[in-house]
Amino acid sequence: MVQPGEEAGLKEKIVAIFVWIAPAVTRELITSLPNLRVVGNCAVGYDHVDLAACAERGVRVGYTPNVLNKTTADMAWALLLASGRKVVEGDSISKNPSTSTFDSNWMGQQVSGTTLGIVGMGRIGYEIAKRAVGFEMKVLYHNRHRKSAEEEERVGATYVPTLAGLLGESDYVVLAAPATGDTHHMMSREQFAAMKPTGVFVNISRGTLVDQDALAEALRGGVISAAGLDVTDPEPLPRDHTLLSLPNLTLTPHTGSATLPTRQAMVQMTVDNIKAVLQGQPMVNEVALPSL
Ligand SMILES: O=C(O)C(=O)CO
Repeated sequence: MVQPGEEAGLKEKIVAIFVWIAPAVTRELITSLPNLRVVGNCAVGYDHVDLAACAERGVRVGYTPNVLNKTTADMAWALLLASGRKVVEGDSISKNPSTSTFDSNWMGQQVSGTTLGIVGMGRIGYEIAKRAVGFEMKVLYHNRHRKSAEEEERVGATYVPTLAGLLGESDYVVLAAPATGDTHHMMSREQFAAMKPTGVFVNISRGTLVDQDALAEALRGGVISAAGLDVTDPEPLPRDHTLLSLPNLTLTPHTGSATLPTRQAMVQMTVDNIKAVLQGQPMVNEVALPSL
């Protein structure tokens, strides 16, 4: 806590930053802190950290992979089930006694025995696939790199070399790819049009992967049946954003990793990463910075 009168010289004193998924750690911020040595990013995604600026200044960046895989995969499933089976709409009906529960409008999509398409089969994507086994789903995945035959077999996942191929075959499409220049707006009009009209779209990655105008059009026009988003661009969405008026959209406020044990593990790992740098030790999990 900065006390009145302490601001002078404060920037020179800062050697470490602890940051969540926001605010952005910009070049301007990094440049303004002459003695900064480490950014402790308390998240697995680090698209909000200017890595080039960190590399240029010799500032190291820590992050928190693995400890949130299962919790975030659980959230993907929460959104998949809520969107597919109209849980949030059902909640409103249940609280409005004038509406019949047997109205056919409230029928959702089949989950068990259908096909799940996972876009981005990293650590979180793999946990999402594991959970599909109990639902007897066929699992397809699209990823930069194909998994080993053993890894595929363990979760019964089939690699699909093209995104379009996966979209057309899947009843549920879950986005779990990282935010990079290559994945920006990877889901746009053409991709939603490639999905089944009964298809359900879920995003637990970053909002920037989705063209939100295209998603709103797809949801409004029946191009797909429903969507569940844990992430948007920006977060939160402005109150008048068109997505907020759509009944077939379920939204959560970027709470994919938000359970006490997981958040405690993330905070501990971030503190350990920061301490390691300040003590001249290797970090527990360090982001590889771009070469200069
Ligand atoms: O760790 C991340 O990248 C998150 O999005 C936190 O849920």
